[in-house]
Amino acid sequence: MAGSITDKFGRPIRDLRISVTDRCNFRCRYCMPKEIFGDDFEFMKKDELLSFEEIERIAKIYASLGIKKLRITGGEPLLRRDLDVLIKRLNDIEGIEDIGMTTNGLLLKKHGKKLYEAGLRRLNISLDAMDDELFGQINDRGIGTSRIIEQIEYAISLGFKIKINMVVQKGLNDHEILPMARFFKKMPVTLRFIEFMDVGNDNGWNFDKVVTKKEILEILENEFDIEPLEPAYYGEVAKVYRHNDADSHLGFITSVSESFCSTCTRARLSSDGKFYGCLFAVEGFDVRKHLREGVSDQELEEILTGVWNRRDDRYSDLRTEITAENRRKRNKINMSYIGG
Ligand SMILES: Nc1nc2c(ncn2[C@@H]2O[C@H](COP(=O)(O)OP(=O)(O)OP(=O)(O)O)[C@@H](O)[C@H]2O)c(=O)[nH]1
Ligand SMILES: C[S@@+](CC[C@H](N)C(=O)[O-])C[C@H]1O[C@@H](n2cnc3c(N)ncnc32)[C@H](O)[C@@H]1O
Ligand code: SF4
Ligand code: SF4
Repeated sequence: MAGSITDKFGRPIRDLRISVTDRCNFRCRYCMPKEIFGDDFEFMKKDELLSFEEIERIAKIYASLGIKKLRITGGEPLLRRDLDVLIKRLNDIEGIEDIGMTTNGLLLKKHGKKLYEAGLRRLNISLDAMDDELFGQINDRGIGTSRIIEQIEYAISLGFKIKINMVVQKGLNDHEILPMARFFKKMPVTLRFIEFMDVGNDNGWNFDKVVTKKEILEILENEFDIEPLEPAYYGEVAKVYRHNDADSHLGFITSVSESFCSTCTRARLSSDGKFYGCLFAVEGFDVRKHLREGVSDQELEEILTGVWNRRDDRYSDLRTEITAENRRKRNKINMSYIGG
């Protein structure tokens, strides 16, 4: 792929996922369980976070190395103050073709318009159930589904392109697959089913809680007339299907049952400025330290190139080979810290 640096397995760098905060207004049990992320949990202090200037500078260098796509995430990105200012700056970078944001959606009515005006066009909104009570339990803040649907409808009215992310867990919300699919079939969105992943160390994951793409597809094919589409771009995360009798789509994110590491083009930047080559990484590379020590753009470019050239992560490919014991011992970063 011309114009892009590659890693140890020849994978080009294409996307940068930028976490802008480690805080969140939800406490989803699979991501930020209250017992760990309680009142005394120490979130990052303001001066630990990358400033907008620092994020912009890193993104510019990455754009020159082949990044075309940016995703803003968190924690909950809508909690970061003046986010529209950052979006505007990122949108102005030469070479950046696409900016998306992954959000729980709760604050879209408050901030969506400013973000759209700043140039954001795509939102991936997380929602795990149609049932108000169940969703309130999953986010552990008692926020019902209807509160999020209102925000989604508002975001659609503003013109955003929207994907809905549903993490499916066996015995918890797998009975919500069909209600979710029925509801979102009527909306101009792609509903994606995400296999529950063993991110972080605190989310109680085990293989038995995973509902695979195959199982979900069987449920859906009983009711819907759908067919698979070719990937929209190299390394697309989701396998997408279209409804033959509606304008909406369905998708699957199959990190557990069909890993997609061989085409993984994603670099990740935590809100305190560490580079990670994988969602399941243990250690990051401290980019902020170099920035704050005053490196030149040329030096920064060399540093970031070297980091990508050395990248050899492919955790999901290896997951089944790693024993449960070793998986437990591996001190992985938290999902809310790196942003998915
Ligand atoms: N294992 C794994 N999971 C990923 C990767 N990228 C995204 N995901 C997961 O896929 C789910 C949806 O991700 P999103 O944040 O919506 O981003 P996306 O699907 O890459 O975004 P677009 O395709 O650009 O719309 C989240 O649970 C992510 O953690 C990846 O590289 N590896
Ligand atoms: C960490 S969140 C950050 C952005 C935002 N707060 C949100 O929830 O969309 C990013 C995505 O990761 C997903 N996620 C979190 N923990 C997960 C897990 N254990 N397995 C699969 N997906 C997970 C969330 O559902 C969400 O779609
Ligand atoms: S999944 Fe998103 S909304 Fe839920 S706790 Fe994690 S960061 Fe917050
Ligand atoms: S497990 Fe790591 S290397 Fe594999 S697709 Fe996910 S982020 Fe990329």
